[in-house]
Amino acid sequence: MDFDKTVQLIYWCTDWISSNIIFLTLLLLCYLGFSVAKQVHTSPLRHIPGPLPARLTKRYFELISALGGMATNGLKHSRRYGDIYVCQPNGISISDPADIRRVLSTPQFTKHRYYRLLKFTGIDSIMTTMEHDMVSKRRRTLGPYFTTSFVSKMEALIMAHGAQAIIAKWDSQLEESQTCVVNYSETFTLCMFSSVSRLVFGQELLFDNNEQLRWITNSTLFISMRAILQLLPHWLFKILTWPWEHMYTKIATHVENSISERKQLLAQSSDRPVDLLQALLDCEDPKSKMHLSPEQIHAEALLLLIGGIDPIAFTLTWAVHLLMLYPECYKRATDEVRSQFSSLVSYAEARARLPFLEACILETLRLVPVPSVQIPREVPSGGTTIKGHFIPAGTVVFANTWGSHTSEQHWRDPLRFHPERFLEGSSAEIRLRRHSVFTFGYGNRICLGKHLAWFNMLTILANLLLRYDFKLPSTCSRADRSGLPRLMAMTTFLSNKPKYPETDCQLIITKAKS
Ligand code: HEM
Repeated sequence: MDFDKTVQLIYWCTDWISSNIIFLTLLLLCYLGFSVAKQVHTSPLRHIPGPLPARLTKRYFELISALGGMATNGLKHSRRYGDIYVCQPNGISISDPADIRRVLSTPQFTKHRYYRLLKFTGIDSIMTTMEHDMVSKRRRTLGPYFTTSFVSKMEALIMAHGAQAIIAKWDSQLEESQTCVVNYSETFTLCMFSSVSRLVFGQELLFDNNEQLRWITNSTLFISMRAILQLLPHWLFKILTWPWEHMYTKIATHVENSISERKQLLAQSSDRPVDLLQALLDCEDPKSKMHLSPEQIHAEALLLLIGGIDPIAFTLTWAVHLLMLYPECYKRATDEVRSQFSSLVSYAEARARLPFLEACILETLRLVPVPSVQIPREVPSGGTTIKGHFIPAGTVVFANTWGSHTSEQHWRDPLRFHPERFLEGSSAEIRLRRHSVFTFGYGNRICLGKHLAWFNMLTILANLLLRYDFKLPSTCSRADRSGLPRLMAMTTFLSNKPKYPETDCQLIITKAKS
């Protein structure tokens, strides 16, 4: 076809389209209407309530997640639609604690492939695997190194890099003046970076190094960005996330170096350090007597590092924020610590003598479940029934922890920070309430680092409340227009984080009078 004819054809086409624009628009609308009707009327989930866009396309959920709104959206929808709603064409979100317990404790409900976003090295870690046999094997192999008794053996390290490191930093800031302003969110993030990386890398990393803060924020951001991967062409994703991928690669190299340095150290000395790196090198499946391969060690180390820092740092952040919003709880927790201790508080002592502070942490985990707003599982073959609805095999079930934790049907005055709820009532009631907090997950895939997290959170808070008085600067708001305590703005990627930590996480500290 010569050039003139092509131009003529293009003219003809544009002419035809413009004179038939109304007809074409109607055709398109009919097609869309038909697709919507088909989706709504033939979907096996059609009897379950839920927002229309979520029924039509998976992209709705993905877009909300990519914009950091997964938690707030899940909360809003569970309030509007109740204990079960459609959140994807092939997915439901559930909030009744009994349903969540059943789904999460039934191994046949396997983890959903969303966990592949956390598969960094091409091979599965304990967090990402969906194979039942591998889960049992890996939990048998690693489990003994995450018990309270093994974590206690690392107490000196945990204290040195946790509570004591923060005290040293804040004391040095207070040497210059009687009071100072700290950004507690940044403090906890740096501190947990130093602490978890010491346990996993076996090396001390400087506590106050901004480079490290950038490393970890950018790496988690990079992983979160992978969630948008399905929305963008691969090449565009690669270009956009190159700076973050670069930072993440640095951490991966660091893991590699740490393992070979530890092996050299072991060859030169008979001392075996007690930390998670050594645990990964030593651990053995009691049944098959097999050790982890170097690639498996690499995958697990990376996962422990990235999965361990943010949840602890941000739970501590929300705990301090909530204590500041509820001055009566702050006073009671502080009085409790100061009436019991005068010097460094160890974990066992804190657990035995600080029930109110422990309840404050539990209440924080309930009110702001940092990493686990929607825990996804896949319905096994044969399907299941939830709230009277048949849910076919292959449907994704999201355990909506935040929706569940703040449901008025299941909790009294759920939006109020009320630690006493874990101390009052019969022991059966208290046990049930504790078992209805799903922030560490539940069942056979419950968080492996739970005891390590509690160790850090309790010792850090107890020791800081013992040594310092906290006050909010006047610039930080405490209440909404009606005078009720108001949570600071948050954003959710891998974790529920403060949106504006630079302004919202300021704290005036002074040394407590002894
Ligand atoms: C406040 C702190 C933490 C919270 C709230 C938390 C939360 C969670 C949740 C909700 C899961 C389960 C996900 C699911 O069932 O799909 C999980 C799994 C896991 N967590 Fe944590 N985590 C915390 C700290 C840690 C730490 C410090 C480590 C280790 C350094 C860790 C290691 C793991 C591992 C290895 C798994 C995978 C277990 C499995 O799939 O069998 N976590 N965590």
